[in-house]
Amino acid sequence: MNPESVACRESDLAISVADVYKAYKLYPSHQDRLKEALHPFRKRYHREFSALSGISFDIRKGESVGILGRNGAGKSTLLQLIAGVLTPTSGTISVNGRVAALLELGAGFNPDLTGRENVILASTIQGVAEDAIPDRVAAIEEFADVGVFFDQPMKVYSSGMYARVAFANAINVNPDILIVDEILGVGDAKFQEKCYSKIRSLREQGVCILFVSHSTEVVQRNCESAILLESGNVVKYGPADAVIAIYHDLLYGSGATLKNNGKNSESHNKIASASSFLTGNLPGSELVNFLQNGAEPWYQRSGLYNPNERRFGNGDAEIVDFFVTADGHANFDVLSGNESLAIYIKVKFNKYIAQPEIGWAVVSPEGIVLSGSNTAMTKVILPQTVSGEIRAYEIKLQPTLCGGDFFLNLGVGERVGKTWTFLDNRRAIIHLTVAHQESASGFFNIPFKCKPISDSIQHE
Ligand SMILES: Nc1ncnc2c1ncn2[C@@H]1O[C@H](COP(=O)(O)OP(=O)(O)OP(=O)(O)O)[C@@H](O)[C@H]1O
Repeated sequence: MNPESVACRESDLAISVADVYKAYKLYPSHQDRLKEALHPFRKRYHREFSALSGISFDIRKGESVGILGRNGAGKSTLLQLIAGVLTPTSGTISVNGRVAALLELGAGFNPDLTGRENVILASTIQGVAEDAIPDRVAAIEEFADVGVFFDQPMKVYSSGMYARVAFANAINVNPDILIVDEILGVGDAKFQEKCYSKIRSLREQGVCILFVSHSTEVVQRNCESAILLESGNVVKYGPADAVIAIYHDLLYGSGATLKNNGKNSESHNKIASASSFLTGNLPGSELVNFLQNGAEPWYQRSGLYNPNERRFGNGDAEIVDFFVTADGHANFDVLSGNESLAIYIKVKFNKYIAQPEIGWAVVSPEGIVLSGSNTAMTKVILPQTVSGEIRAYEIKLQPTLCGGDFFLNLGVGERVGKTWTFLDNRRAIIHLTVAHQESASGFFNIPFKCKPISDSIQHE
């Protein structure tokens, strides 16, 4: 039970997790696993790794809870324990009601059997009466909507098709508790929408929903509360919004966080102070300083730099520095969303590049690319470069962003014939915070007008 909600009776609980530890055995090699199994004096070759370190919480009947956490935090382990697929090393888990679990791909179905055969088998195992099976199979076939593949062995399914049959099968047991581990992410957008709308209707019927997602937006939309796991511990269990804010802090470092989606008064004060600072303060000299700046990267002084950026590329060129202006001003922290952005980047080339290309993308905190392009896509030809030189480029963007957090990817690539290579790709290198807007929600603020175009057309 979300500890910030009111206390409730034991009979109101769907799931109770009490002081649960889960340790995995880690072997240096496969041979060591065998040696341990065969050793006459049971010599220990493994070390223990604690995936969950004594966690406790209660989940109310009908509560919908998102499980958040970085890779390896223990989310899947927790769901598998609750679903009864794994047993805890110590501690207890009580589950009150019929559980349907959609765990990782591959679990549950026999790949050599067709979708239909697997569903019939699952119905038999789940104790569905024989005369009810045909209707159930028909309902699952209709929801899964995989066409002729329903009668093909599941080993030929794409991961999306697999997810369709798995989800349709899980929701058809009329669960009291539905556990979903990330699996919906593999379906196409329309199917995801169908699943989430089903999840919403199950929520309305009082089904307890527990699901793992790396998308905080999905958690925000579908869950009233959330649990944040980190290194096998519960960092926070509370209202989804509050937990998401802490999760963002964990992902992007404190200070780079949502600041309550820019909704709090502190953010509004920042816009006011930023804009008053900006008026009449042109970046020209700062841009010159940036371009002439020596060894120390300018961006490290910038509050926009995300130290948790992900970087890859073959190293033949390196994005060594960046500088951002909003409506021509260099010093800003919270944007209003409509500013013209200019991103200046310095690229050091480590070899001759005949056809360099520069690209960018605006991405959500969940990593969804909201928009992106590059010089090749826009038929801009950049001059060739020689080894050892540093060049500067300007990228101008005119986004209309809604309130929230956004990240920018920057990349430099090379095209040789039809082959394209990443020389340096810096994902989520820049963090932009946009103030909450009353007039729109989502990612982009699309201009909208509505007006009456008639008086009453009909009146009963
Ligand atoms: N069978 C296993 N044997 C050994 N270690 C394991 C096993 N399964 C999981 N782990 C480890 O336990 C930790 C928690 O794993 P888990 O899969 O629960 O994390 P997660 O939060 O679901 O991660 P992700 O978001 O990457 O799916 C990880 O460090 C993982 O390497």
